[in-house]
Amino acid sequence: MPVVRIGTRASTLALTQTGHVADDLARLGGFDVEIVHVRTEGDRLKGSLATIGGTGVFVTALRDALLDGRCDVAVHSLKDLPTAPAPGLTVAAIPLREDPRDALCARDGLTLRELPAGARVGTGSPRRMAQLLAARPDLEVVDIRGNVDTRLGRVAGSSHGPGDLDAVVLARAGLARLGRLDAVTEALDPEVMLPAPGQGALAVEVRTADLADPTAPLAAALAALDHLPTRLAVVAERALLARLEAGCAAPVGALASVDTLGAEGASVTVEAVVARTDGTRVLRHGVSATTNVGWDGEQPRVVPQPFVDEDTARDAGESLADLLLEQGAAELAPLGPRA
Ligand SMILES: NCc1[nH]cc(CCC(=O)O)c1CC(=O)O
Repeated sequence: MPVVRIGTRASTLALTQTGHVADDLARLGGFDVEIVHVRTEGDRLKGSLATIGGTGVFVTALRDALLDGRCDVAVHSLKDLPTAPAPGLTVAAIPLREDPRDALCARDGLTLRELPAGARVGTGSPRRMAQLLAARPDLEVVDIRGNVDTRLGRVAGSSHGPGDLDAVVLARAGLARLGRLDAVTEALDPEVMLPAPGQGALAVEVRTADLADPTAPLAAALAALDHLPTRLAVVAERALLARLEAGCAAPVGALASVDTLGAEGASVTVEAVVARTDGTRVLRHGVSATTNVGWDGEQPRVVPQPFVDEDTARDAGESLADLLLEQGAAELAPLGPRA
């Protein structure tokens, strides 16, 4: 087996998460891996695009590198991956996801409840802004940009920056991968703040042609790295996002989980929120779908596999999106093809 080349952006977070996937693949597949740096549009432009995920700026250059053979594997943050499929490429593994919650990083160990009235909280995400203001209408949300260190440096008391803010909100998963959980003063309960669809999960993408032989070392290693409950949860969250046709500026949060019910089957639960960016209106609902349950006791029961499949997960996400649209989600947020 020749060396497997893994493409990555040059940011510290990208390098860290790619390094973990590279180690896992090498161990599972018994081949050597090489890290290849790929420069993306999102790294070149230091402005708003770099903060708001979902536009594909981080992803396109890595996909080009896969398609023209500069690398064999690309590792993406799943929440930055557009929902449209890429011709010729396949997300062959979605590893076990990190804690998907958002994290408050505040001065003096403060929690969201403890922040003083009028406190200044930094985030560039309309989703985070809307939910922060829904919970605490008195806060002043400040638009911030830049990488994780730059943002943490804005918190008062930090040794790394001007400290003009009382707190910032970041994905807990990114901080965990960077070894910066020390900065977290509260992991925000999804009841208060639903994360972005796919937050905390990674997508490992390869050329579809390289999966033709499932027994080949790379294909087998990818299959072993894939974590089915994570994949199904992410399928549900992204199906919701695709159905809403939510643009990158839309305040949409979603979190799904898959629970096995033992011999009775399994269920997928999806919670989602669509909000007005100023937090004055919040539409929030959940759905659950189960498989292999509802036995009436009459017929002999067949339980082929106690698991939700991708179609069940996708249907759950789409029906939740339809429910939110019926209840007027499009009046709160920029949704639909023009958004
Ligand atoms: N939009 C930027 C982005 N894309 C992925 C992560 C890291 C967390 C993850 O893997 O979901 C972050 C940083 C953040 O939102 O704080």
